[in-house]
Amino acid sequence: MHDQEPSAPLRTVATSHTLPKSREARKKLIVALDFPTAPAALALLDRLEGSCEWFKVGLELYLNAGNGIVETILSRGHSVFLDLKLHDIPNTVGGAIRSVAPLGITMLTVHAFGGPAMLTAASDAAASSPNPLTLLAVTVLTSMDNFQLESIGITETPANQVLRLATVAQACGIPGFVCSPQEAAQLRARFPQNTIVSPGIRPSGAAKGDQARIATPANALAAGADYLVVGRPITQAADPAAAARAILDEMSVGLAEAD
Ligand SMILES: O=C(O)c1cc(=O)[nH]c(=O)n1[C@@H]1O[C@H](COP(=O)(O)O)[C@@H](O)[C@H]1O
Repeated sequence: MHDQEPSAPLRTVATSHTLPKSREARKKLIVALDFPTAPAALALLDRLEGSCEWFKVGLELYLNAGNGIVETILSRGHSVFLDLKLHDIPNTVGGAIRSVAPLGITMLTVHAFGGPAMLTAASDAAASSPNPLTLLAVTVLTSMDNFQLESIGITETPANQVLRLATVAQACGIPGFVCSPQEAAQLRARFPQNTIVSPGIRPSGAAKGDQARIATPANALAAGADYLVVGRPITQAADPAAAARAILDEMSVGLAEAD
C-alpha cells in the first residue's frame, strides 16, 4: 500500500541499552500537557524542568495556544509529541500533516480508524516532512471498554480491534502505534520494529479517572511499550516534580528488571 520510506521510527533511540536506567527512563516518559492555556502549561513545564524531556501537546492546549506553545516548548530543548488525532478524508489529513510538520515536532497522531487510504496519505505526507517525524496510529482509545466498543457496533474485544487497526496502519507505512499497555505485549510480539506509545498509565493507587484499560509504569514497560504518556498522575499532583520522579524511579526499576 505504500511505496515510500515510512516516516522515521524512534525505536532505536528509545531502547538504547547503553544508557543508565534513570536516563533511559527519562527518554521514555512523555508528560501530557492537558491545560487550557499556554501560561498554565508553561507553569507545569517550569516545575518539571530538569526531570522531564518529552511533552505532549493535545487538542485542549493546541486549540487555545496554537503553534506558539509548540515552538516555546521546542525552544527550551524539549521534544514535542503533537497529539491532534487526525481523522478526516485522505486529502485533508495529508494537508494537515504538511501544515504542522515544519514545526519540528517529533511525533504526531492520526486515528487508525480513518482507514487505509487516509493512513497512506498520512504516511506520504510525513515522508515529505523537512524534519524527522514519526506518525503514530491511535488504535482503540484507552478510555474504551467492551461496552463502549459494542455501542458503536464493534463486537471485537479491544485487544483484537487494536491488532486489526495496527496491522492496517503498519501496512500503510505508519511506523508507530498508540495503544493501552494492556495490548502492548501483543503488538510488540507482532511488530518488533514499530514504536509503541502507551497512555492509560496509572501508578498503584492513582485515580483511574476516565481511563478503562490501564497499567502501572513498570508493567507497561515490561509489556513492551517504548514510551509512556502520563498526564493527571503528574499534572494534578500536589507536587508534580515529585510525582514525575516517583514514576521515573518506577520506570528505572522496571527497565533494570527487564534486562
Ligand atoms: O493519543 C493519546 O495520547 C491518547 C490515546 C489514548 O488512547 N488514550 C489517551 O489517554 N491518550 C492521551 O493520553 C493522555 C492521558 O492522560 P491521563 O489519563 O491524564 O494520564 C491524554 O492526553 C490523552 O489525550
